[in-house]
Amino acid sequence: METEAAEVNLCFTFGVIADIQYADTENGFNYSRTRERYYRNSLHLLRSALHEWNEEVITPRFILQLGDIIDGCNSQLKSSDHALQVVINEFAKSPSPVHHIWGNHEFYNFNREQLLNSALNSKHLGNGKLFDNGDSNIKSDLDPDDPNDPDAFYGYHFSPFPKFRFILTDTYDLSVLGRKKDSKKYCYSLQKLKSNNRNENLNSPKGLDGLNSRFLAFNGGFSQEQMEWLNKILTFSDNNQEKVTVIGHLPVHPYSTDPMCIAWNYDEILSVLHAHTSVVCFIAGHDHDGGYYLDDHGIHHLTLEGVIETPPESHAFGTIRVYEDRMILKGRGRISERVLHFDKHK
Ligand SMILES: Nc1ncnc2c1ncn2[C@@H]1O[C@H](COP(=O)(O)OP(=O)(O)O)[C@@H](O)[C@H]1O
Repeated sequence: METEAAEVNLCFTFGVIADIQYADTENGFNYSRTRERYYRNSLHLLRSALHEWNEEVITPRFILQLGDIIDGCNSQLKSSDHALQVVINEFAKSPSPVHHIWGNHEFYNFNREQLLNSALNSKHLGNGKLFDNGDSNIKSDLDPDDPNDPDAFYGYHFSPFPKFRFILTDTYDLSVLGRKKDSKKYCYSLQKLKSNNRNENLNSPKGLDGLNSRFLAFNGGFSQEQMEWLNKILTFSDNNQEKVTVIGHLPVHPYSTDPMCIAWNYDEILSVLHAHTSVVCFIAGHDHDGGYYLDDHGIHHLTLEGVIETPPESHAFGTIRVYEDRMILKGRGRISERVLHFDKHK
């Protein structure tokens, strides 16, 4: 009975999956050799996640793919295009549209121009074109994608249900990955990284303590212009009394992840999120061990466990059921079940 009553107030559901890192190669390990990586099996886990989403009584309205869809080793194997096609062919069986985030492994395989011209560019699903509910008035002046701007970032937003909005952000907007070496953002990012990390290998956290160990080449951050863009959308959402979930590959709260996985300017983006009553959740990937923290502004920081380090007999995906006053994460396998209550003042 309780379940039936809960269904009555259900607004919609959506699927989440992170760090698939598929490659047609033997199993390997993470850098410190503490965790096995199941490169081939990640495709099987994706397949069974899609199967389960297809079987659900309430079809998820959309799927969020949190980034690192194929592993960087595909670049050395010269199989980047093929591996991407294999994974995209699986996603073609999705019961609903798939929103793609870009992570560090995307940039090991492709440059930004290639990504914009690939199936990993899901911008056409955003900014009022498919799901929005008549509020496309925030579309044109906020669009970040000037095709002539080499420093443009990848980001968009959509509203799958009245009073709910999802914003996809680019956590590698400031990065030494993916940016052209003569671009302003690359030069700024390299300087930022080198001034905080004195190691020759900029992926090494040697000598960096605590949160300073985030200054690694495989991380990145948000430009001022992206934060302004986000600020404008969130202002619209505040005024429209929406509940907003922000999504990025890198986590942004220190208590929701290992410090080696957090965005460089997490403090700046947190200030933006905290300035808006509409933000209820931030969903990230990148840290394959996952994490969770409810911050003092009532924002749930959810870091999803990665498929790549999930043993074949387990799973790493979830379905999030959205109600007016909460979201319930139905995690499978390594992802736990969680109830994310919305702060009453939101
Ligand atoms: N502690 C470390 N010291 C030096 N290089 C590292 C370290 N951890 C990771 N790397 C390197 O950084 C890159 C990204 O690491 P990887 O573990 O593949 O990222 P992800 O966690 O996103 O899968 C790889 O080239 C890896 O060898």
